[in-house]
Amino acid sequence: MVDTTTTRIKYRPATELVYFDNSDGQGPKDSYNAASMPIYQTATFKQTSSTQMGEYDYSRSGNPTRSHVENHLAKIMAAKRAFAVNSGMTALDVITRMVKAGEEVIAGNDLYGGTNRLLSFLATHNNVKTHHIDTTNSETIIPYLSEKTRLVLLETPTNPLMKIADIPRISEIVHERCPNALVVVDNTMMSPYLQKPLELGADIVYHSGTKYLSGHHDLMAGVVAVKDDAIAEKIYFTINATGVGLSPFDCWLLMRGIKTLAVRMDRQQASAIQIADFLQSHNFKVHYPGLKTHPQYELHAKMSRGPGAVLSFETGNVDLSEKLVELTRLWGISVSFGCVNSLISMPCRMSHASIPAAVRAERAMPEDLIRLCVGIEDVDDLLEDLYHALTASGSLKLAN
Ligand SMILES: Cc1ncc(COP(=O)(O)O)c(C=O)c1O
Ligand SMILES: N[C@@H](CCSC[C@H](N)C(=O)O)C(=O)O
Repeated sequence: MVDTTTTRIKYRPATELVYFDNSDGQGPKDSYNAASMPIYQTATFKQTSSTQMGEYDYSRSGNPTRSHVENHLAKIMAAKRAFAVNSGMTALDVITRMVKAGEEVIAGNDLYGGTNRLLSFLATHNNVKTHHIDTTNSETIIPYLSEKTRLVLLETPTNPLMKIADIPRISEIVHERCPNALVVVDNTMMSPYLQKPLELGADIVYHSGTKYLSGHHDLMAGVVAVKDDAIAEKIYFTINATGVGLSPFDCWLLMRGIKTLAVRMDRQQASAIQIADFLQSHNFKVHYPGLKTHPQYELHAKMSRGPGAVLSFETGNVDLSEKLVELTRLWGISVSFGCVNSLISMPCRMSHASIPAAVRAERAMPEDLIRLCVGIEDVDDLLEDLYHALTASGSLKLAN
């Protein structure tokens, strides 16, 4: 396959993730031609004079290991530029610093608890109001758009109810009515392997690199990717000014994780599909865009290459859910997702506990919800362990 816009050969997604060299002239070159970009563990760089500096002067401002992973991220995210920062929340923080007091944000009403917390903080401390709306219906956004709107923030699929937003349609509506507003997509659930929001109309994409990109729960990282130079300059300014760029060692770990993203995600997703089918066959209410019964199955399939490896389900009873979670052995009780190990959690008590209970109730977030993040273990072991916990907790009887 040849990309006619550049001379670079465009490979298929799994190849793009693992293939990188500097033969196209992009990015820093290691002088020894190391097969893996070394960790440039240095804070500062020598200059030949006070007025002449090389490509780098200080690692807060730039570092070859960071440039290497950022160039690779830009390629796999279909971005003009990408930036590696020290967590997913930092990525969002850097983006929201473009919003001035008095301007507004529009975001979903089902979204990661930490995102909700940061947006609430902006409202209290910076006079930046967020309207939380149902992003599953694109037209819902129209009455909230105004000359004050600066960011429209979408999670799709959402964490934890796996709801889908129509990125192309919402981007079209926003760009038509509010030329100053930017559509921002949190693509953490999907990873760039499954979905590329910049190709679908979004202006900015961010990720918690702590999840699928790194894949092993051994680092915290965040990524911001953009397709416009002026926005890239603003993002870079904030990262340098506040000193939140990812450290060289973490950049190296992130790069190492990205190389195996396709194989991990293919395996995790295939198992997640089986597990979602299993739970649905036992009459649980399952939230997963890989099920044909998901109300936005087709929309999600149009925008992405797959449903991913996170799903949630309801038992109908909080105490039962609690028992079930504790009775699993192979599924670790942890927040986070995207790791090679399978995890189980109760979002209302864990990842989304920072959203006040009254707000969770208002947004119809089921307190008994269990979230499963499927890893790379043998799916039969995962199913057996789940079956054991379902039976021992009495949940299976209830659902049947
Ligand atoms: C969807 C989503 N976005 C962003 C974040 C924030 O990422 P991090 O924990 O790397 O700050 C998380 C989880 O923490 C998340 O689930
Ligand atoms: N105590 C943490 C919880 C992190 S949740 C991590 C992840 N996004 C998930 O959805 O599991 C906090 O309050 O931020």
